[in-house]
Formats: sequence, C-alpha cells, structure tokens
Amino acid sequence: MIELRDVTFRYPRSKNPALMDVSLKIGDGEFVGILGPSGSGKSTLALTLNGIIPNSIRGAFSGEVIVRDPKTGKTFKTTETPVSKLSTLVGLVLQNPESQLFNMTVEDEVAFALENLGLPREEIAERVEWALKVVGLGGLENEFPPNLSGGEKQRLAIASVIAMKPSHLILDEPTSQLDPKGKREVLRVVEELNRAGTTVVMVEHDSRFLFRKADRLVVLNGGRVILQGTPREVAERVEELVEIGVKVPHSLLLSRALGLPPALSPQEFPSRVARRD
Ligand SMILES: Nc1ncnc2c1ncn2[C@@H]1O[C@H](COP(=O)(O)OP(=O)(O)OP(=O)(O)O)[C@@H](O)[C@H]1O
Repeated sequence: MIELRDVTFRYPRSKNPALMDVSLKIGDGEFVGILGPSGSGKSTLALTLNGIIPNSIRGAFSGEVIVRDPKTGKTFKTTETPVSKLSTLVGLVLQNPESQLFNMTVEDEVAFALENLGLPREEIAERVEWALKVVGLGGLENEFPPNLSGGEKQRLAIASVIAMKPSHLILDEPTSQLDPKGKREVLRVVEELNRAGTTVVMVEHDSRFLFRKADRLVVLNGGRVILQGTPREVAERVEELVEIGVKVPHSLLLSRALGLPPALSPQEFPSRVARRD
C-alpha cells in the first residue's frame, strides 16, 4: 500500500507547486492509472511514490508518503527512508529506457542493482533468470543493450526493476517512445505482473490501455486530483477530461456523441448499440 497524505511539492525556482494537497491511497494489488494533461504533475507524482522526491530531487515538500511492505506489514515514511531501501519496495520505470540502461550486457544490466544490494551470487543468478523470463527476454543475456529494439529495451528496464522484487511498480509513460509492437509487448508484461500480485501505478498519455485495464483512474490537473474512480465512473465525465486536454479513447467519444452509455473500448461498442435498442 502507498498512501499520500496532503502532499504538496514545489520545485526549486518554480512559482507554483507541481502537486497540491494530493491525498491518495493505492491498495495492494491494485492497478491505478494516472491521467492528466501535460504539466499536470503526473511525473512529479510518480517520483514522490518512491521517495526520489524529496530525497534526491529537492524542493518545498509537505505532507507525507507512506509505503507499507505487504510482506512484513512494516511501514516506511519516504522522507525518513533512503531511496535505496524504498526502491526494493517501489520500483520505478521511466519513459526513456536508455536513461536506465548503462551496462555492457543484458544480464549485467539486471544484475547490477542486485549486486549493489549485496545479495548472494546464486540468488542474483536466479533473480536475473526469473526477471528476464517474465519480460520475455530469456536467451538474450549476452546481448549489448543498445542493440535491442525499443520494446526490448523498455522490457529490460522493467526486468532490472522487478529483479529487486518490489511489491509496487510505478511506470511513467513507459510506452511513449515505442512503436505499436513495442507498446503491446510492454503492456502485456505490465498486465501480467499486476495479475501476479504486483501493485501497479501507471502514467500514460494514451489512455486507451488504462481505461481498459486499470482498476481505478486518478485524474490530475494543475497538480490537484480533480477526479478519481473506476474507469466506468471516470468515463461518465468524459467531457471534463476532453476539456482539460486528456486524450480519451475514440470509443468513449463516439458512444457519448451517439447518446449511448460509455464504451471503454471498441469491443464494447456493439453491446452499447444493442442495449439502446
Ligand atoms: N525539474 C523541474 N524543475 C522545475 N519545474 C519542473 C520540473 N519538472 C517539472 N516541473 C514543472 O512541474 C509541473 C508538473 O510537471 P510534471 O512533469 O510532473 O507534469 P506531467 O503531467 O508529468 O507532464 P507531461 O505529461 O508533459 O510529462 C509543470 O509545471 C512542470 O513545468
């Protein structure tokens, strides 16, 4: 579980806070999608969840972020816990995988953080094998990371994060740099990890996947949470999303325009039309 209580954060030299009075509870095993227009605070929120804000990226921070380890029940306040400890509980995957990859082989990339944790050699080998298998990169252990495709690089970044066995995975626009195939590969891995019990918080500009797969959507605007609920609840307020500049699924717009109940995906569309008759 991750809980934010009245979190406000302002970057140094910024006039306005990037997050304002954000209170949010993310339950164990939940899949939460974060939506909002550009500059609404989505990335800033992602960075507060594992303590990078305010421990590494400093600024004016108030409120608190509490992370509970589901295995032990112990709680950690991010302001009082080193990022190295938090990253074993809350893994963060960024938009650009290249910013997270700097080793000579795929295997070393995944092993790197584990070596820093001081884990025994056999456990490192087991975790590397497991993480690469989960993301579908088994067999590519000796590849040079820059030679991988975009989707493979992002899956490698995910592997090196999940090898730490975090109970929570935060992804900040993980597919925005990828082609449709790479996008599908990464989204499949995220979905499978969530199904296996990992709590997922995902920021995505393209909201189609989140409307279909998330348990809950949280909409930010101007650093505040302006709306949250199940995708179906949020879909009822599609006009507000469009007004603030959130890209919503075409099926939603079309169903609204036709006066039908919201269709969260093109697949739902026929049943919506049928229901009207
Ligand atoms: N390092 C920084 N220093 C100063 N201001 C920043 C910094 N990073 C972000 N901001 C500002 O904080 C606000 C929130 O930015 P943030 O990147 O969190 O929004 P976002 O919703 O993720 O945007 P995008 O969809 O464009 O990635 C914006 O006004 C942005 O200009």
